[in-house]
Amino acid sequence: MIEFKNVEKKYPNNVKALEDINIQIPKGEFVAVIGLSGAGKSTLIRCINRMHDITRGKLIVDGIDIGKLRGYEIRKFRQRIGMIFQSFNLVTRISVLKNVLVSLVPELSAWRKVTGIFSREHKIKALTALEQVGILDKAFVRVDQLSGGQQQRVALARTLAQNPEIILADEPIASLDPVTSKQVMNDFKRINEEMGITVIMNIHHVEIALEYAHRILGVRDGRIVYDGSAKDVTEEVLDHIYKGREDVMKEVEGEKVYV
Ligand SMILES: Nc1ncnc2c1ncn2[C@@H]1O[C@H](COP(=O)(O)OP(=O)(O)OP(=O)(O)O)[C@@H](O)[C@H]1O
Repeated sequence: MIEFKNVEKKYPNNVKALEDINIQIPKGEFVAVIGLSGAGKSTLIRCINRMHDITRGKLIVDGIDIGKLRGYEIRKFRQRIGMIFQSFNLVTRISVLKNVLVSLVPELSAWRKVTGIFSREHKIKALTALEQVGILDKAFVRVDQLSGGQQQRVALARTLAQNPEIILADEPIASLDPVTSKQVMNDFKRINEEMGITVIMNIHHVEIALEYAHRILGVRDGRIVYDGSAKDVTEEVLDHIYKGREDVMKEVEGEKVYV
């Protein structure tokens, strides 16, 4: 369970990115965070793994007040939370398998990284994760030879290999075409349903968010203006989240995308 209690995030330049956030996210939910550019979506997600520190309130994850964690405790806590980015964050000049292995053992000594000597247990874990996202056949291919969608699946496998309880995804499909986007979203759905991993995702594609997520958080000017089931999201709700900013709406292949 993730709990935000009166959470505020003010950046050092005095921009208040989050204000009075009060939400609870039970284990196993698939949550999509939607809203205009600059609304505070990334900040909201990144506070959960302490990439950003909140400036007021409390953020409690499985009973732990994460604001109180220090140094090593933060690193240990982060191992339970996977993070997926728009830009994949892979090492493109090495193989798919090695990308997963290296992140699996971040404390690995330099010589092991260079020589590629990994334990049998780690190799099995890495290969299993690649199988879970359907790219086991690419294990020995260099990452720069893969499509964007395949690279995002490698990033997902890398996260899965760490056995996370929560996956935070910051615009994971923003640089993918519509067909590949759906494949990646299907991976997230399967991971959420079959492994019970909580997924919290920032996403600009409203229709995709409504199709895949159980719950929608609509953020506007740092506040939650909608919190409810995806199936209850109406045109009025979307207007409330995006109102006055139709100028930032684009239609891409019949789908509304807010940019
Ligand atoms: N490191 C930072 N320092 C100062 N201000 C920041 C920082 N990061 C974000 N902000 C500001 O905080 C507000 C919320 O930004 P955030 O990135 O969370 O929004 P977002 O909804 O994720 O936007 P986008 O969809 O464009 O990624 C914006 O006004 C932004 O300019």
